[in-house]
Parts: sequence; C-alpha cells; structure tokens
Amino acid sequence: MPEVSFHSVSLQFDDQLILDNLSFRLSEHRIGIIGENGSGKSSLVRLINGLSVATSGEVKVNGLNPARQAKEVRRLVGFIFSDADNQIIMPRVRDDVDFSLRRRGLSRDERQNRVDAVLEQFGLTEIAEQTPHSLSSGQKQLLALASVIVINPDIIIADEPTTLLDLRNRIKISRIFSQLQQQLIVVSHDLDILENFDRILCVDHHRIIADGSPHEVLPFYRTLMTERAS
Ligand SMILES: Nc1ncnc2c1ncn2[C@@H]1O[C@H](COP(=O)(O)OP(=O)(O)OP(=O)(O)O)[C@@H](O)[C@H]1O
Repeated sequence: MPEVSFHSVSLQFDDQLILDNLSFRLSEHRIGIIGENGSGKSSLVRLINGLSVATSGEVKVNGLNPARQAKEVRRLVGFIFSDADNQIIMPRVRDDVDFSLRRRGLSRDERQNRVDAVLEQFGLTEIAEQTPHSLSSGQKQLLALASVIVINPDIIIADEPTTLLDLRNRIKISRIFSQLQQQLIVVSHDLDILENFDRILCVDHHRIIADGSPHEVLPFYRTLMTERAS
C-alpha cells in the first residue's frame, strides 16, 4: 500500500486554527475520517493532494511533498469532491468518464472498454449519452466516483461520497469500496459504509481524538455525539 504521512502538521486559515500539530502515518488499505461538521476533515484530506498547503509541518505521499510536487502527487491520488458539480466537465456522461482517461496513453478501444465497464459498474450505462447536468444529484455523485475510479489511481480520496445516494446505491458503493485494490481514504458522516474499514480517525477540535479500528472508534464517536446532542 502507499503511505501518506503527516509530520507535525498544522493548518490555519487567516487567524483561524483548523488542524493543530497532527502526526500520523496511513498505510492501511481502507481508512475512514469522521468528525463533526466543521471539524477539519475536508481540510485534512485536501492537504494530501496539495489542494491545501500546511501552515507548518510536512505532508508526504509516498515520499513526495504535495505542496511542492503537486503534479506527481496528483498522478497517484484520485480525489472525489463532496460537490460532484465541481467535477463535471464534458457535455455527455460517457465523455466525462472518458475525459479522465485522456493523456493516459491508452488506445481508443481500450479507453472505450474501460469507460463501458465503469459505467456498468456504477449503473450509469442507460444514461451514458445524457448531459451530466440533467442527472439527479445522486447520479452526479456516482458519475464523480466513476470518473475517478476509471483512472485506477494508487490512492483514492473520497470526500463524503454517499451523502446524496439512496440505500441501494449506498450498498453498491460500499461493495465497490470493499472490492477496490487501491488505498482508499473516505471522509464520511455515513458511518455504516465505514464499518468494514481497517482504520478510522476521528477529528475533533483541531486534533485526532480517536484512531483505531471501526469497532473501537465508531461506538466511541456515536456516544460522544449523543452526549453532545443532549
Ligand atoms: N479555504 C478556506 N478558507 C477559510 N476557511 C476555511 C477554508 N476551508 C475550510 N475553512 C474552514 O475550516 C473549518 C473546517 O472546514 P472543513 O470543510 O475542513 O470541515 P469538515 O470537517 O470537512 O466539515 P463538514 O463535515 O461540515 O463537511 C471550517 O471552519 C471552515 O469554515
């Protein structure tokens, strides 16, 4: 598996402290990141592909620094944004998936086969010729996932990938996640999809307050949130 490491990483926006002196290494297969709204989860994963830059400390992805070697890191890391509209580029669903594969040196046939396979996998075949903007929010979310998974990146980061999906599609995504060979880092409020992950980190008040197996961290988090809600 690839290795993502944080060495004394802090992140500030203007004067606001978001992440405070985080150090950890991620080398497990499937890693979940949980925490309250605004706790810094998206900010944390955005540091991994250089979308944000640490105020101090250092992030490394397989030894590369995402802030200084963004191009190389983005070849390794596929990032699925929480807002799928951000990722839609092309006028047809099929072309949008295909767009990710351009400049990968594949033949036209090979590209088409991969696009067809991933459209099928995500249940998008029937709407392959439609414009992405005509899709429902959930279908756009599936398209965003398909467009990243088709490239086969070494690390897949998904920021709240199931927020808009119905139960059937959540189950489907959960199955797809469990079959992926690549390292997967998922930010989610949907705790069910993280049940079978290898490791869960809980971000709270700028720090990681729990880090362990889903059996340890998810019940801890559920109890903490129940207490805070009352
Ligand atoms: N580009 C930015 N400029 C200024 N502040 C930002 C920026 N991005 C995030 N923040 C702030 O950082 C804090 C953490 O935001 P972040 O999106 O990382 O939280 P989150 O845990 O992913 O939240 P949610 O669960 O609601 O998606 C918030 O207070 C947010 O306002």
